[in-house]
Amino acid sequence: MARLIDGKAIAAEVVGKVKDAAETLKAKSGTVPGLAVVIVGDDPASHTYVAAKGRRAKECGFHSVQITLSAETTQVELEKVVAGLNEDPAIHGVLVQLPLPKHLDEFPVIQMIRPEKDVDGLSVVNAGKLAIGDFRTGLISCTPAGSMVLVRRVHGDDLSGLNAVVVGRSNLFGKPMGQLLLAANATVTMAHSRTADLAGICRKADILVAATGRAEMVKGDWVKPGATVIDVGITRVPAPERGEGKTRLLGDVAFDEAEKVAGAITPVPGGVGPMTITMLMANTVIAAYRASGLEAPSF
Ligand SMILES: NC(=O)C1=CN([C@@H]2O[C@H](COP(=O)(O)OP(=O)(O)OC[C@H]3O[C@@H](n4cnc5c(N)ncnc54)[C@H](OP(=O)(O)O)[C@@H]3O)[C@@H](O)[C@H]2O)C=CC1
Ligand SMILES: Nc1nc(=O)c2c([nH]1)NC[C@@H]1CN(c3ccc(C(=O)N[C@@H](CCC(=O)O)C(=O)O)cc3)C=[N+]21
Repeated sequence: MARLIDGKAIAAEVVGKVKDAAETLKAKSGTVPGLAVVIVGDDPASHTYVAAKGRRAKECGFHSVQITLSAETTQVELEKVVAGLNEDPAIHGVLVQLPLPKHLDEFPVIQMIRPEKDVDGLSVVNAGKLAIGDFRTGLISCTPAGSMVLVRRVHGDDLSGLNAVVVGRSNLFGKPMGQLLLAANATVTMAHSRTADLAGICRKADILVAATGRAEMVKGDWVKPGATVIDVGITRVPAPERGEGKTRLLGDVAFDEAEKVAGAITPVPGGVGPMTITMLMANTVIAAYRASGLEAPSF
């Protein structure tokens, strides 16, 4: 049976380090890291995530601001809010919760966040810095950064000689994850919906990362014996067995089959998810160190 990679426990460890780093920063320069999360509309799942981010930020000793805008907010109004946060010296990290309501255009909003405050790592500047390996001044997208922390717990920092396969090529996850694995010396294959013989490609992976949003798509016989499996997907499905109206989360990996073959595997929930919020806190403290002219710790 595969070893379970306990994302919740590892996230708690990293949160402890972030908290320490925030205290050190305050002692050295008087700066308290500030995180602003902007949420537009009333999608209940998004509100749950944003509330969790706010709780974690407070736990880390941050100054935490949540800006809730109505579903009818216009593009101009939203951009004004982001512009204000860009100018606010108490705010070191700005995150606009995605997806935005359909009438709003995501791209210009994300791109106008100052790269130094772009704790989601989604601006072209930060994506470019990752691509050229500038880890000193860039900020890295939270979910891939968190997934790499989990990979390093299994394999250490150097992935030389290992084959990594990433299924999914989004800007939010797949592309930056591929870059991080490559920077750690893995041999990386990017797979997606147009890939031929996906099962055969997955079977070659020493590190298999699934991020498609297709529940339980990766079957047990797609997994190489002993491989490390990182399951990023989150699909909420009805769970009437838990009571009326209840739901549960499914990953992109058929867990029960895969855990019999893999060497190490992340569960859903309790795997990558908790790491995402944690790396958001890590990015915020990193941004606050840099804003104070100090060298930032790494996590
Ligand atoms: N745990 C966490 O913290 C987070 C979890 N997520 C979850 O991760 C999943 C992926 O998110 P995200 O990257 O934003 O999603 P996107 O929908 O942006 O991208 C999905 C990717 O998967 C590929 N894909 C879709 N279907 C298949 C298929 N049948 N075979 C092979 N590839 C396929 C798509 O290929 P193509 O490009 O060809 O269309 C695309 O590249 C979602 O479930 C999301 O909820 C996301 C962020 C954070
Ligand atoms: N600008 C932006 N940045 C994001 O990083 C971003 C976003 N928008 N929009 C939505 C997605 C999704 N996302 C998750 C964060 C935490 C969990 C998480 O904590 N999951 C828990 C379970 C949570 C539950 O039970 O619902 C777990 O997997 O154990 C999941 C998903 C961040 N996202």
